[in-house]
Amino acid sequence: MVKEVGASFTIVGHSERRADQHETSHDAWAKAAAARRQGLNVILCCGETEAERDADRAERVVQAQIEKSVPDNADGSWFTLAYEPRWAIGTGRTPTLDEIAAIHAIARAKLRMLIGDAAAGVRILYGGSVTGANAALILATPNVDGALVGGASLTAEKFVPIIEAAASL
Ligand SMILES: O=C(CO)COP(=O)(O)O
Repeated sequence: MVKEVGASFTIVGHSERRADQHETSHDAWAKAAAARRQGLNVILCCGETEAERDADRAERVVQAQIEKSVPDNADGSWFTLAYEPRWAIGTGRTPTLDEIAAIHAIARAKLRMLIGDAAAGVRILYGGSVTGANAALILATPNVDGALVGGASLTAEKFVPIIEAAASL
C-alpha cells in the first residue's frame, strides 16, 4: 500500500510506535524485511528513553535494539539506521556531541558484527531536536551521516538553515 501511493522510503521502529503502539524490535525487524521485499528503502530508528539514559543504559539499549531489528541482508543501498533518543524528540534537548559520537560509534560497531563490511556503507542518522542552530555541529560529528528532522522540517524558515548547514560541510 505504501509503495502503491508512491513512497520509496519507510521509517520503522520510531520511538512513537515503540511507545504508543508497543512496537518491539522484532516487529521493526519484520517490518524492515517486509518493506525490503517490496522494494522500499528503510530507515530503522533506535534510541533510549530518558530513564534508560539516566540509568547509564543507553549504549546497551541501542545495541540490543540494533541486534534484534537489523535484517541480515541490510546494506547501504536500501537500509539506513537512525539514532533518535526518545527524550530528545520534540523537546529542544539533545545529547552532547560526545554522547552522540559514542552511540554512533557503538552502532557502527554493532552493525559490523551483524552485517560485516556492508556496515561501512550504512548511513547512520541522528534525530531529535535538530535545528538550524545545532545541525552543523551534529552533522560534523564522527559517524553521523545525516539527520532525521521532525519539527524543524515543517517550515522552510526552519528547514533551509539545516540544509545549508549540511551543504557547507
Ligand atoms: O522524531 C523525529 C524524526 O523522526 C525528530 O523529531 P524532532 O526533530 O521534532 O525532534
